[in-house]
Amino acid sequence: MTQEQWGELKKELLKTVGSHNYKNWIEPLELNGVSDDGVATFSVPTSFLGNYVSREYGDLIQYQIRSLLPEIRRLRFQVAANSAAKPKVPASTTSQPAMIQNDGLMPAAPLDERFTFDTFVVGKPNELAHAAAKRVAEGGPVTFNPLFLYGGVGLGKTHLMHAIAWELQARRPDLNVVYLSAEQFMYRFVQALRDRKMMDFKQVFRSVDVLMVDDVQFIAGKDSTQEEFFHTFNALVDQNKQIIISGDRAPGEIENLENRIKSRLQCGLVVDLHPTDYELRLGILQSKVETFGQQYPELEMSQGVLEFLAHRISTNVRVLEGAMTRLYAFASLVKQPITLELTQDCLADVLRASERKISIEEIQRKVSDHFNIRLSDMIGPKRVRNFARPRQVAMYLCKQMTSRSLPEIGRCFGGRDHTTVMHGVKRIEELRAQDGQIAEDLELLRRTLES
Ligand SMILES: Nc1ncnc2c1ncn2[C@@H]1O[C@H](COP(=O)(O)OP(=O)(O)OP(=O)(O)O)[C@@H](O)[C@H]1O
Repeated sequence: MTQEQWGELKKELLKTVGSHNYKNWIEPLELNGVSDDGVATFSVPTSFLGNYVSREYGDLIQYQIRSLLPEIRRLRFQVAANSAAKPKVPASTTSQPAMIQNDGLMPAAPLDERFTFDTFVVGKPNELAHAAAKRVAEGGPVTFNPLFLYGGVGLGKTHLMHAIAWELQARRPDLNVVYLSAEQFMYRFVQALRDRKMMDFKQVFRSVDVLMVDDVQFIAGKDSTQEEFFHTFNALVDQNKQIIISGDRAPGEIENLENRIKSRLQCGLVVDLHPTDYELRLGILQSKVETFGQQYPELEMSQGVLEFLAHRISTNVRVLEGAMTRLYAFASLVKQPITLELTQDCLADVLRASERKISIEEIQRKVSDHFNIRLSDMIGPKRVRNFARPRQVAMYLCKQMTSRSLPEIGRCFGGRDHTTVMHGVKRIEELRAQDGQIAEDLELLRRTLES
């Protein structure tokens, strides 16, 4: 393959994956050459990028290349020897080999080493899904088939599926466990059709013991892929082989999915991952601190910042993780401790995007009710402790739960200076650690405000 041909293929890939994905994942690939035995090698700046591209786009790239150059049978992503300024990524993501091969005949996609049961934090919103996944991962007799996991973006479906696969591989190495995305299933199917290898395809998929297909909604509307999926599914269920499927919604709600497939998917156990709650987000953040702590031993993370993030970023876990990665990298680059101020600066856009609509007035009202004082006394000039403490609590909550600046908060508290607000926030942070009553008051208020 010449550089010109690769240039042309990249243009095709741009159309397929969109400019954002293209810029992040395809553009950094540099064609090194093609060996006599049909292996195309690409340089990648980091093993993380290589792993990701292989997993998410390997099939697509191979598919495009082979439409032009059928002699190319495999792709290889190799970390460039002189790759400078590698971005830091959590240690565990780099523990995969630097060279990844994508063999067209292998049905399984690689598993992410980070996605295990040990690293999956369990809370109310995901406990049922976790319990079901654990049960299937024991590899005992098949009780519910299929297990269908569904939930919104970034809530841990893929993580749980990989965790099942890892655990099954460890407990039952005799089983042939295959995990792949529905998109990969489709590419493999299309490839088999084109290469006239449908019999091989059927044989490979019917010989697995546990089949896991992620993001099944992808095959909705793709008629022949659905048809083949249906046959594969039936053949495995008939042999009493375990199937685990994930989707972004319940089977009955996936549009353009054939009714017969919907009803098959509903036959087993259907469990959903609910949106995260505050406690789960905090738990996930705390577990991430351990990982990041190994990578950035010089940086300390305070409970206050974690709580702030858990309050303010409620979209999904992926966004939460991205925020942590950015925060650590930023603090390490500017060589500053991770404070609330730094967090707000560094993550301003993320925070704005997931802004909750809690107003300063609402907080003031709730706090004055809670402490049984008049709103006017809390905002007014009186400095007696009965009013000063609730005022500081309210200032603290305003800082934690809104994106308003210290001067703005000060103005809403009878025109106080921003240094007064800063002092109040600090004081409550200290008291929170020493005084159980204050900690309890804060927790109660936060819950009431969030409900
Ligand atoms: N309960 C959890 N504990 C620890 N990490 C989690 C948890 N839930 C999600 N994550 C992390 O959040 C990120 C996104 O999760 P994952 O990729 O599994 O989401 P998903 O539900 O498959 O999303 P999508 O619909 O986009 O495919 C992953 O890095 C995963 O490890």
